[in-house]
Amino acid sequence: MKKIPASCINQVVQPRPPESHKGTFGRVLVIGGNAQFGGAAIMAASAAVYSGAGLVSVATDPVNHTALHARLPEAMVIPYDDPELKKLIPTMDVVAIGPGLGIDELAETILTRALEAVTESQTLIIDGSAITLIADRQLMLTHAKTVWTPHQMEWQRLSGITIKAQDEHSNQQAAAKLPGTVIVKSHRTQIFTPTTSYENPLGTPAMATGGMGDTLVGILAGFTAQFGLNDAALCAAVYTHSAIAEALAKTNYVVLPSALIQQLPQYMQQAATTRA
Ligand SMILES: NC(=O)C1=CN([C@@H]2O[C@H](COP(=O)(O)OP(=O)(O)OC[C@H]3O[C@@H](n4cnc5c(N)ncnc54)[C@H](O)[C@@H]3O)[C@@H](O)[C@H]2O)[C@@H](O)CC1
Ligand SMILES: Nc1ncnc2c1ncn2[C@@H]1O[C@H](COP(=O)(O)OP(=O)(O)O)[C@@H](O)[C@H]1O
Ligand SMILES: [Mg+2]
Repeated sequence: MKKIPASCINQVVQPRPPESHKGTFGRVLVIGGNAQFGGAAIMAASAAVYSGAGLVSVATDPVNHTALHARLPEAMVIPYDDPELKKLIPTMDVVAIGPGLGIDELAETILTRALEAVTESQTLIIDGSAITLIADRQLMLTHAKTVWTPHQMEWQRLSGITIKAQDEHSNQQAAAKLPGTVIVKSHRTQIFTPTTSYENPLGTPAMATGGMGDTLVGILAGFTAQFGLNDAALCAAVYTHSAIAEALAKTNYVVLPSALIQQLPQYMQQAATTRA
């Protein structure tokens, strides 16, 4: 398995073209955040905005609207059970579903609606509760441009491979049965694209705190919205997440997702203006 090279950041994150506007940098929709887990959707959306997505919308429980607007005025918001969501989805470049969505009946209805509405050209990121729902309810998904982001327990639910038995070979075989790319998150995250696999050489136990995966979802959404769905952009997103965390962990016992998100614009500007 190849290690993600540090140079992938400079390769992917380039200076922005002068003749550009917010539409140039992609539209992202985050679907998630029930009454209990609103923070997950807020962290994912924040990471998408701070990693440079041009326009970010959030479909969430209405109880989260005020908090989202207060924390992230850059984002637009729609109730996640609004039937209009079906019309909004096809206008997006990237749809990320699952952070804090929950696994009740309403969550399943929202997920099913979203899977029906997503169009072939869109990148679909499936995380958190959406993975658990797909595994538990045995929902079918054939969307080729899917990025799955399970942690090891979610991967156990989805693949049937116990955490103990999750090695490169068995993960690779199970990932090949799913459409798109699978990012199996652990202390050393592995990425299985349809053609290749990569290991993240970075990461620190200071990242072991709630919301860190929601943050990765937002970075993946922001990167694929701007740089396309390709191996380099996915590797760069995973690497950036851990590289910022490692830098912060030099002086912080635990790295808060919100602190990591704050560092994204600066880290990306440095990547865009220095040579590998
Ligand atoms: N502030 C918030 O609103 C937060 C909401 N969250 C949401 O809560 C929902 C449930 O997700 P959870 O992941 O908490 O619950 P899960 O039940 O899916 O998984 C957590 C369990 O898996 C175990 N586990 C084993 N290996 C692991 C690994 N490598 N990484 C992570 N966990 C591992 C943990 O010890 C824990 O017992 C998701 O929708 C998620 O997005 C979480 O992201 C936490 C923060
Ligand atoms: N000990 C660790 N070393 C390196 N990375 C870690 C460690 N613990 C957690 N992470 C990273 O933090 C993220 C946690 O994701 P996840 O468990 O989905 O969090 P949440 O759902 O709470 O947002 C993953 O990207 C994982 O690789
Ligand atoms: Mg998670």
